[in-house]
Amino acid sequence: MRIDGIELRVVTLPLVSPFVTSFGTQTERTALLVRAVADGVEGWGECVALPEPVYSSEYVVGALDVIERFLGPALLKESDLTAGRVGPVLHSFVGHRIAKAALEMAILDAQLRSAEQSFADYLGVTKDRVPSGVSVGIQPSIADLVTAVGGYLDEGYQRIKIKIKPGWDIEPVKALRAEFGEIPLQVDANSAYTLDDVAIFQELDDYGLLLIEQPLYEDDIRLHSVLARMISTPICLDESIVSARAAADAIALNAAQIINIKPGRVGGYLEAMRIHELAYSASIPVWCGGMLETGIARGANAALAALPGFTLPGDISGSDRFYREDITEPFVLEDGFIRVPTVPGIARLPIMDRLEEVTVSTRWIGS
Ligand SMILES: CSCC[C@@H](NC(=O)CCC(=O)O)C(=O)O
Ligand SMILES: [Mg+2]
Repeated sequence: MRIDGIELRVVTLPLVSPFVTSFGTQTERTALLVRAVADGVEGWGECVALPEPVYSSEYVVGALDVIERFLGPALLKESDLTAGRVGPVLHSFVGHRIAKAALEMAILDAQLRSAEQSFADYLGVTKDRVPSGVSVGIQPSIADLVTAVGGYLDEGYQRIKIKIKPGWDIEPVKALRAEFGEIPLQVDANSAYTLDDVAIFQELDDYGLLLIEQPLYEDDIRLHSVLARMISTPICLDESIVSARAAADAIALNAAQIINIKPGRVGGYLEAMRIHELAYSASIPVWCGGMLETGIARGANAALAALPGFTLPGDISGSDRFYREDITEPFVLEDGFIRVPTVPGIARLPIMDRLEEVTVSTRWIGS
């Protein structure tokens, strides 16, 4: 395909409630959407970078800049572009995986729409729904946490993940176990701890957690393998797994017994598929992480999570977990599951009136 042009649109949606993690508080989701027009067909991609470089080094305005000045023009020069070519064409630009992933998703969406093929069919998955987990932020009090988790369990979520940080770890887990018993429960530290905190992780070993997500810093892959020998709870890496190479290193070092796959973080859905294959052949369970995606990318994550190695519920919750009104038809939790889309394309198309309501800026690059 030849790209006629790329639209870069920044949107801001209010969150239904503040989302508090070890690295900050979010009350709204500002995201960059990519619309590529290729051979007359529109394809949509969602850039999952946060507005600030606090989850990873990427951030919305940085992604906008690198796409507008470098990545977009490189793709516009290509006369026979496919989603599989996006990575190689952009390889000379170092890093910026989240920005690259958004572009690859838009090209893959256009490609699949042209072929009238669903992403599920492209993946070869047969499941029509995937189990849904939910991520719960740090709450003002233990009582608030118990109330929030009780509400999500009542909605049918099959797995609870809570954010932790020093000073908010043992007590919350202890309270949830006391209140709800042996529910599927995991924690996510977002790199808030060091090996000096090993006693906390050893105490968490007593609570039968499914996993502890990214306890140490993103480039602490070797130290995670040291920690893995000191605790019994499986370590799941998120921020550290930026590519299939990083996944291979983490698996070889036994730094990760479980992997959280986020297509945006690793450079796109094609790299996410490669990590799935690699983990599956190494018998490492994976699950699909979330970046507060709008409905544009939420269904793509559901399809990805239908692959056989995704054996743990992902952070693929209903749209209403974060948004009162999504920019697409919402994804709805049904008996604890999210449906896998079967329509052509990888993205769910935005509702244009709603999209305009939440648009902060838009710019066009290309002819
Ligand atoms: C704004 S925090 C985004 C990263 C975080 N994501 C979640 O906790 C899941 C959010 C979601 O359900 O989309 C993680 O580190 O796993
Ligand atoms: Mg995480």
